[in-house]
Amino acid sequence: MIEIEHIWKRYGDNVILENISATVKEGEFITLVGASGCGKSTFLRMLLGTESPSQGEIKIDGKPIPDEPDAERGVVFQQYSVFPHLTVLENVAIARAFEKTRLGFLFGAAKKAARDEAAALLDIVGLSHMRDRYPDELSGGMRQRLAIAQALILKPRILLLDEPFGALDPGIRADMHDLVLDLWRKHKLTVFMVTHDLKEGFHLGTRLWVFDKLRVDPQSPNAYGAGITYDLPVGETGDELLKEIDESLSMTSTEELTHG
Ligand SMILES: Nc1ncnc2c1ncn2[C@@H]1O[C@H](COP(=O)(O)OP(=O)(O)OP(=O)(O)O)[C@@H](O)[C@H]1O
Repeated sequence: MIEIEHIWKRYGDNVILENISATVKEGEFITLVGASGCGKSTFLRMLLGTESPSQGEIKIDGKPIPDEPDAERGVVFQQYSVFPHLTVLENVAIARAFEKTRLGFLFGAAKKAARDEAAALLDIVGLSHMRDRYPDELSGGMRQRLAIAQALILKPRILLLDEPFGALDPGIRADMHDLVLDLWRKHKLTVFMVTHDLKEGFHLGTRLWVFDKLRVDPQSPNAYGAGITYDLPVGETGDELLKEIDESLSMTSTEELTHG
């Protein structure tokens, strides 16, 4: 259970998020949509622990979230880092090595176990045939599969996905949707996924959050932050409301509010 209690995020005078509260049960699949720059990635970084709220608190199972990432929370960004001189298999296994030693070296039985685990994960994400290749030999879809395998080797309970499929072609995206849904069900993950695509949000999530500013001061565009303006159970929301949200998302870009 994740409890988000009145969190605010400010950078200097710039209020990014204001007074967000929500409760998320284990196994929910939350998709987050909102105008560019409204703070969705910042929100994910607070769940990951690389950023802390300016005010308020996030708790997991009643305990404050640790202020650095740990194995409980895995993350997949659209842009992510790999070691170019390591093979695909080694890039997955090394995540386990970093967890164990902080230096990234494993020896003997531990090394073999990490490689076996990595191989099994590559099989699950459909990348076995590329295990001995190098990251720059992978297509965009394959890179995202690698990123997912890297996140999963630490067996996270919570998976954070920040627009992981934004750059992929529609056919490959559909394959990735199937993969993520499959992993979510099999591993009983709690997922938070940012997307620009409302349809994708509704297809994948069990619950959709729309981030937007509740109030706007044209004289002082940074004075107010975004909140969760809609919290919708998927499957129980009519097409009319979806159309309305889609229109409001394209209209209320924070860029326009700030510069327009
Ligand atoms: N470390 C930082 N210092 C100062 N401002 C920041 C920092 N990180 C993010 N911001 C600002 O916070 C705002 C929200 O950024 P964020 O990346 O969370 O938005 P987003 O909704 O994920 O956008 P997008 O959909 O374009 O990825 C932006 O105006 C950004 O410039």
